[in-house]
Amino acid sequence: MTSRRSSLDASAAHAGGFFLDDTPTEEVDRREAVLESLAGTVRDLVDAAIRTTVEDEEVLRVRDDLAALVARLRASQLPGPAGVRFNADRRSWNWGNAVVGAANGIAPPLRVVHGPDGCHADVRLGAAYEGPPGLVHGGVSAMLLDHIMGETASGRRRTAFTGTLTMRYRRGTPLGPLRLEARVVREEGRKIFVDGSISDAGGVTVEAEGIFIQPAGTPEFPRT
Ligand SMILES: CCCCCCCCCCCC(=O)SCCNC(=O)CCNC(=O)[C@H](O)C(C)(C)COP(=O)(O)OP(=O)(O)OC[C@H]1O[C@@H](n2cnc3c(N)ncnc32)[C@H](O)[C@@H]1OP(=O)(O)O
Repeated sequence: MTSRRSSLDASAAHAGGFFLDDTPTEEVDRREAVLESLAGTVRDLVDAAIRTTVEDEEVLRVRDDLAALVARLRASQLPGPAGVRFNADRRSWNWGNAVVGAANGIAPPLRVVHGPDGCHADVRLGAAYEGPPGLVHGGVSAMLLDHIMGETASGRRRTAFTGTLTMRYRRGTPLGPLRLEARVVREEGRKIFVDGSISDAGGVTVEAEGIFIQPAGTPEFPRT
């Protein structure tokens, strides 16, 4: 069995809350694809567990089979959460992130597209994200908007943390295909003001305004 600890822990040097990691980009890409495929199946499992109607005995047999699979993955583990890492190529990876983490079966995941006027993401939310019947949980909407708005504020050249996030839920957001959008409205020193929205085929369901703060002393890189 291969352990990942040597390349993903021993080589990592802490840098402003992020980890500089000397894993080559090619290896990061390969590992990410493998973890992504596992997370896809985990996501399918979560949906299947919510919606299954098989008999109790079969549910319990599946539970026992899954426990054995979990033990195999636990044979070699990071000591804590996955964190955010980047290498000398400025390839970054945050595989545990709740919204975009490639290895996180809880993440929808959101695929954020950076454009000249902001960011957008198309996502399909299923049964695992339900709040009111057939509708997206309000906290999930806030989480997804928080992330895409934070990435928009960060602009792939700095880190910006959420200071204040204000939500307006205009109508219920149906489970299914959705579009998220975010754009920077203005900047004042280290404060970045961002607007965001979630829409379904019928238009906007949720609007958000956020103030994102670049923490003092954190670096800013040239735009890529
Ligand atoms: C793979 C790569 C991924 C990279 C991309 C990653 C995208 C991630 C997106 C996810 C976003 C998140 O969930 S982030 C996680 C949730 N957020 C957090 O945990 C943040 C917790 N809070 C903090 O760490 C801190 O309070 C900060 C960083 C927000 C601010 O601390 P600070 O830097 O010391 O700020 P400070 O000097 O006091 O203030 C600077 C200016 O900001 C204002 N200010 C300070 N706090 C706030 C506030 N909460 N709301 C509004 N404004 C504020 C001040 O009035 C001041 O304005 P003036 O006097 O200059 O006018």
